Amino acid sequence: MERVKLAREIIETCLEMTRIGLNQGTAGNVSVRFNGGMLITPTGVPYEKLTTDHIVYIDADGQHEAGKIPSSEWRFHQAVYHTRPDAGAVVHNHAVHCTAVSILNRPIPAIHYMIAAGGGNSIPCAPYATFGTRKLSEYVAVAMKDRKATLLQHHGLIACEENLQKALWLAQEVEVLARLYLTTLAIVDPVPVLDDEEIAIVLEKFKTYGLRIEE
Ligand SMILES: C[C@H](O)[C@@H](O)[C@@H](O)C(=O)COP(=O)(O)O
Ligand SMILES: [Zn+2]
Repeated sequence: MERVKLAREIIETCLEMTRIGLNQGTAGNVSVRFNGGMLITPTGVPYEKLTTDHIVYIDADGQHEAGKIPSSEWRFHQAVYHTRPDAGAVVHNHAVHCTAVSILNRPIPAIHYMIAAGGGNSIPCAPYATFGTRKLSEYVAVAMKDRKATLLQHHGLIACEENLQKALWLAQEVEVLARLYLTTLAIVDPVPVLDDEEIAIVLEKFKTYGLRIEE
């Protein structure tokens, strides 16, 4: 797809992320895999002010085009694309329930079968490291080796999928899981979970289920 069209889709994804309550202010960032590297949101620009010219290209070596400053988190976006060849888009946000679970430094366990949307029986929680650091990107690479989403301790959520629409969908599903987890956790801890055998069945069914979102 051409660059301007992808840049427009990135901006639409950012605006939608805020509109559906997954993000606030200048928190979060969004990227798509492009030309061996990625297109990513700039750092610190409110989403409603974004134009396609603001979107930054970063090549495979991590070099960004002159005159633009990419998201401070470009390293963890790059880490996801390296770790997951299936990832075509990455979204990061500070969704309230995901962030609350990340503050507890817990993974989201298999409290609902939709956990399998993240690729396994949990949504992990990557250890804390300062935002924008190589250390944080290393933690993300480990957490997302066999998952499509991870919490970031004391920070927020990252989700990836084959395209932007699906990545945002997954981020929203994980926020619902986080909310369910916190709601049940208020009553019982540990919260009862589904066993690995059932999650394996759901993972298999998801391979053909409805293709979920049309292109
Ligand atoms: C301090 C930043 O908000 C940090 O939380 C970062 O992870 C973020 O969400 C937005 O940073 P950018 O505007 O640099 O993408
Ligand atoms: Zn952040």
